[in-house]
Amino acid sequence: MLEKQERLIIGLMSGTSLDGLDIALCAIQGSGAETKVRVLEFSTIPYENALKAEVKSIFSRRDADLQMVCLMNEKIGLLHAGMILEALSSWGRKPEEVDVIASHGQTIFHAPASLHGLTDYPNATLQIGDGDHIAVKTGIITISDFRQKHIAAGGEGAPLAVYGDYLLFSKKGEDRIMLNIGGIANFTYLPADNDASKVFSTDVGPGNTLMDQFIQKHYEGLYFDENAAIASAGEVNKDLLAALMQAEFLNADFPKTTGPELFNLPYLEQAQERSGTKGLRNEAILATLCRFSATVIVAAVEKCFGKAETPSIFMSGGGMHNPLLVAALKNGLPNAAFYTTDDLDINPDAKEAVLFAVLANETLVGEKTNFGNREGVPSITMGKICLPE
Ligand SMILES: Nc1ncnc2c1ncn2[C@@H]1O[C@H](COP(=O)(O)OP(=O)(O)OP(=O)(O)O)[C@@H](O)[C@H]1O
Ligand SMILES: CC(=O)N[C@H]1[C@@H]2OC[C@@H](O2)[C@@H](O)[C@@H]1O[C@H](C)C(=O)O
Repeated sequence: MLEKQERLIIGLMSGTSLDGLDIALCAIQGSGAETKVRVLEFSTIPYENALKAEVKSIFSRRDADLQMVCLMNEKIGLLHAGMILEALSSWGRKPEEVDVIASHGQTIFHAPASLHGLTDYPNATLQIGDGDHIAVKTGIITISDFRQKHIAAGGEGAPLAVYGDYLLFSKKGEDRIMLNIGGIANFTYLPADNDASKVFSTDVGPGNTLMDQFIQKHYEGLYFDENAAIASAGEVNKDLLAALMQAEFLNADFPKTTGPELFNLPYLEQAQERSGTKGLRNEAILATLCRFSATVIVAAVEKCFGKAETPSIFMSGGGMHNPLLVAALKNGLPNAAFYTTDDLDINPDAKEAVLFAVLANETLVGEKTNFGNREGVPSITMGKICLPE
């Protein structure tokens, strides 16, 4: 594999939105700064409602049933393997063509020390869906569990986007922000001088997660507010927005990570109580949650660049399909030029899955990139190798 001119790597991502498994078949040449990726195939295999409910029962909950966690670790591994085989067959390809699978797994809990606040415990994160099941069932070598090494080397286990974004998207002479709006919004800062020791990725706050959680609770059968149809019928409430902005996390320095463990419905309810907005219509709450996501992203980009500068922002993730959110971003960052990663030849919905394929390629054939000696961006390669036999 090391000697091959080009490796076929399947990258997998199933994020905090629990909508399904993203599967990207990538042809990768080279490594490090010489990495070249072509996305040959991409599918999202949706999670069925029963599976969504099972994952939700153990997702970002401190009272999760431990037996269920144990069972789901195996079940998700098996299910993901089945989904890969299904995708391969729908693309008319055989498992033998694929060199490696890069599996992120399903995050069920993310607990950086800043979130758990317990002095005797390190940063922690847990992704389930064991890689050995994927390797054995597909017959394809699988690299999995990427986040633990990051924690072991001093990081929070996320965001890992920095490692792939730097290799694939840095451009000399252009300040770039690679903005992914998934359940949580995060971005990678790529400075115009290409200096790896300045590059970082950071979570900035909620992307879609609060809106999705609100919809799922109040609109039976709906999973998200498609094209912001409901939010667009409401007005932003300034008092609620101000109360939502009061999380310590939002003022913390970069890089930092978070999850639905913080940004959840109790967080919204407490903000409503503090701001005396408990009687608001659903439409107004959704409009405010949407603006909240836009406001935290705008504030984070401004913190990175200052108001006057003009970065290029390349969007990816499901939130870029939300017209109200994107309009608020453009309005809040009038000097920025907005693109999507399509403009860099990577399907924005596939971007995170591609990232894990690139991380696996680095683990196999790359040398660690030197990001300097900084907190939060250790210079490492990541993942555990699972063999089919
Ligand atoms: N047309 C649309 N209108 C509004 N929102 C949309 C639309 N399409 C997708 N979304 C939002 O994008 C979400 C899915 O985003 P994505 O798949 O990037 O999340 P994820 O990968 O699970 O998240 P994360 O990056 O946090 O792990 C949906 O749950 C929904 O909120
Ligand atoms: C713990 C975890 O799964 N975090 C995800 C999640 O989704 C977005 C944001 O929160 C980011 O920190 C991360 O994923 C991306 C792929 C990352 O590590 O860069």
